[in-house]
Parts: sequence; C-alpha cells; structure tokens
Amino acid sequence: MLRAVDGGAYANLELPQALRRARLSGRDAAFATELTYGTLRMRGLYDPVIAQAADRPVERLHPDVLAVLRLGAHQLLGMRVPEHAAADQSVALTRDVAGQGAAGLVNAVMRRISERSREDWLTAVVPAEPPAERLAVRRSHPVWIVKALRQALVGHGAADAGDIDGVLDELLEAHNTPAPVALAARPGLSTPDELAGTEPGRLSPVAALLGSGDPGDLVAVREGRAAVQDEGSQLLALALAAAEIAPRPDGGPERWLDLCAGPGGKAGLLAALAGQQGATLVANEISEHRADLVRQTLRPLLGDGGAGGGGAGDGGPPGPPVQVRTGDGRLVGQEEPGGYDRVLVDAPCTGLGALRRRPDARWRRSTDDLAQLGPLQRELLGSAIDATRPGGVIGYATCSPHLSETTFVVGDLVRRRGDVEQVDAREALVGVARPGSLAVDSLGQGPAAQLWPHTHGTDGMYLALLRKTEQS
Ligand SMILES: C[S@@+](CC[C@H](N)C(=O)[O-])C[C@H]1O[C@@H](n2cnc3c(N)ncnc32)[C@H](O)[C@@H]1O
Repeated sequence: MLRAVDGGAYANLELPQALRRARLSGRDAAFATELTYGTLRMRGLYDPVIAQAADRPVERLHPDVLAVLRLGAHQLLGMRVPEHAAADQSVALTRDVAGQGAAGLVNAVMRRISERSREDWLTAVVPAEPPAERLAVRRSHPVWIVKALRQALVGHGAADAGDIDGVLDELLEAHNTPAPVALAARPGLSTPDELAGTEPGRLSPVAALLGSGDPGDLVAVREGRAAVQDEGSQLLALALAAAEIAPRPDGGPERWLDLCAGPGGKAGLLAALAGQQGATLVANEISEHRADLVRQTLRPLLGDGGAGGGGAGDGGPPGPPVQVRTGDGRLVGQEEPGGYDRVLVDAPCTGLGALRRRPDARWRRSTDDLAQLGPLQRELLGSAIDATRPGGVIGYATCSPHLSETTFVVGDLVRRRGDVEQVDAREALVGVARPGSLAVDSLGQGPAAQLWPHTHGTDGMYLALLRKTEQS
C-alpha cells in the first residue's frame, strides 16, 4: 500500500480493495488500516527519526527499505506493538522486498529507534524554531500547509494573534486523529433510527455515527437510502435546501442544480430533499467515471420515479426527481441562464479541510494546485451565478479552509459582479443543525461559514451563500 501510494494511488480508494484481496476483516482489518493510515499520516515525523537512526538522509535509502522503516517507526512510536514483534516483522518484510543485505540495516535502525521513547525522539528531531517548522515536524504536515492553515484560522476569525499557536496545534492534531464514520440517512428514504449499531450524529439531524464495523453491512447503505457522509457536508446540503428564496414567478416546482456532483455525496442528500419538497435536481459532473458514481449513489431516486421520491409533476405519473448529466459546469450558465432556483458549487479544491480522512493527501498537494484551481473555482462560481434566476440562491462550498479557495474566490466574484449579494451562511447552518449543537460565533465572523475539525468534529468545510439579485 505504501509503495502504491508513492506511485500515485489514493490510500482511501486502494485500502478497502487491498483488505478485501487479503481477506482481512474485524480486528485484522482495523490493525492493517491503522498501520497504513498512521504511517502515511506521520511520515513527516518519522522520516527525521529514521534519518537520525540510520545516520543518512532518507532520500539515500531504497524506497522499499524506507517504506518498511516508516511502518516500523509507526509500530514503535505510534502504536503499542511490542518492540521485538515490530523489529522481527520489519526485518522479515525487508528480506521479502529488498533482500538479505538490507535486512541488516533495517534491524540496526529499528534497534536504534526503539532505544528512545516517542517523547525523547520528539525532543531530538523537532526544531525549536521557527514555529511553522516546529509544528510541521511535530504534527507531521508540510510547512506550506502549516502556514496556510495559520492564515486560514486567523482569516476566518477562528483564532487571533494571542491564541493562534495553540489553536493551530489543535487543528493539526485533529488531522492526525481518525475521523468517525458518519452516515446520512437520506430523508424520505431512511432515518437515523433505522441504522442499527449507530449513535445519533452530533450536528446533523439526519446523521448517525458508526462506532465500528463496515457501513456496507447496513441494508440502508447497500440500498442507497443512507450513505457515508461527513456531518459538515450534510449540514451544507441541508442549509442550501432550506435557504430562503423568493417564490418562483411561475409558481412551478423549484429546479435545483449540483454543478460539481461527483461522486455524489451532497447530490444524494439534495436529491432526497428535493423529492420531499416537490423540487427536481440536476446533478452535473465533468468526469464520465465520476458521473457514473453519482448515478450509483442516486440509484433509489433515478429511473422509475424513485422509491419514495415523488416527482415534480402533479398530474401524470411522477417523473424521477433527479437527473445526472455529464458536462463542463463552466458552460451551464451560458446554456441555461437563470434556469435554476438553488445551485450548489461544491468546487474542486485542495481538500485541506479533509486531511484527517485522507492521510496521504497532505503529501500529494502543493501550492501549484492552488494556482490551477483558482481560475477554475472562479469560472464555476460565475457559471453558477449565471445559471441562477433572480431571487434564487447559490451555495459555494469547499472542503478546504484555504483563503485562496474560499474568501478570495467569493470576494472576487461578489465585487466583480453586480447581481449577487452574500447572505449569512452561519445562520443558515445553525438553522438546520440539531437544536443547540452549533453556535453562530464558532463559524467565523460571517457572512460565510467555516467548520473546523478541532472545533466542530467535522471536516473543514466552507460555505458561502449568495442571493441572486437581478438577471445577469
Ligand atoms: C469536491 S468534488 C464534489 C464532491 C461532491 N459534491 C460530493 O459531495 O460528493 C468536485 C467535483 O468537481 C468535478 N469537476 C471538476 N471540474 C469540473 C467542471 N469544470 N465542471 C463540473 N465538474 C467539475 C470533479 O470531477 C469533482 O468530482
């Protein structure tokens, strides 16, 4: 798995398949998951430890040997694996993947690592200054991400000069703590109570939290009536569906659009809500493969009218409330100007808010991604505004708090165009959350809202709500 990720594979997609191939389940699967995810997450700390113990830069180690040593370091410093077991297994694994010669080196390095406790290693390898470098090694994040998150916390009003160091440390630590598996019971199709073995969600009224086990074992999940979805994502979809809009001039059913729908998490919830509210949803996605994933997750609502979906019409047989299309979201505004009442732009982004769910993502991303995504995010939001009718609402969301993909994008568009005004997304989120579970102040200074893993226990989701004031 580690070598596959080095080669470009995504751990969260690859690991379930690897577990299935190896026929691992229960405690063995949990152990293998912790080995893989923990090693990937913490390699920013383990590499300096390995370099010191091996007395050479990690770049000078063979990639297979480095992978074994990272696994070994995690067992010694991040898990409770007995020293002899971690050493024996690492040496045996080295013989398999890199030959007898390398096994001696791995044996020696493992012995040196085990001579010190985690705390002693932290003292040995974490630089005292500057603060970003210190946190980068201690909490195992690239320095550029530490710096960007510092700016984001201050920029979104979640910290100030007085407490930023402590708050930033809490956030980085939250990225190193495995996230609970949250499920969304799609309204009208399932309820949280139906999801046996779960406890109620903390923020979302349709959420249930799965303590252990495979979500695929639940019938409602297998049937697409419930789905794995972060509670923050659930709240965003619920808030867009509930946002106040001016009535349609023709009095007809509302038309909703999810401009960037793949793989379909939010579209699944929006489709169920649309079904309940007598609206229809178009789920658009540029990638054919990801559009197929949307169809897959929406299957109870597609085709034959949908189980419990209800259609938009009130005469003949109800049509499906949801339609999936493959296309470039940047063009929808021109193709269907003013065609929709509610539009979600869940923009492609760096995913810096979801690092706890994707342990390898922090090492994959770079500042180049921001430069590429910025223009795309602006074009998609511009197209969404064009596609919204006056009086309608646009939700711009990212699973990243980075200021370049959130505040700056929305600020640019609102300034550049005279046909939208920002409304308070914090109030909208609080309005749909479980009563008393979410405080407006915790979401920033507004009008946009920023959720944080260390504060809300959700992914770091951002939501801005824009009201269209006049025809583009
Ligand atoms: C953050 S993901 C959306 C997640 C989704 N809303 C969910 O909740 O499961 C962004 C999606 O936008 C898609 N995308 C990228 N460029 C696009 C474009 N020009 N038009 C439409 N979709 C695009 C990506 O393929 C990706 O599936």
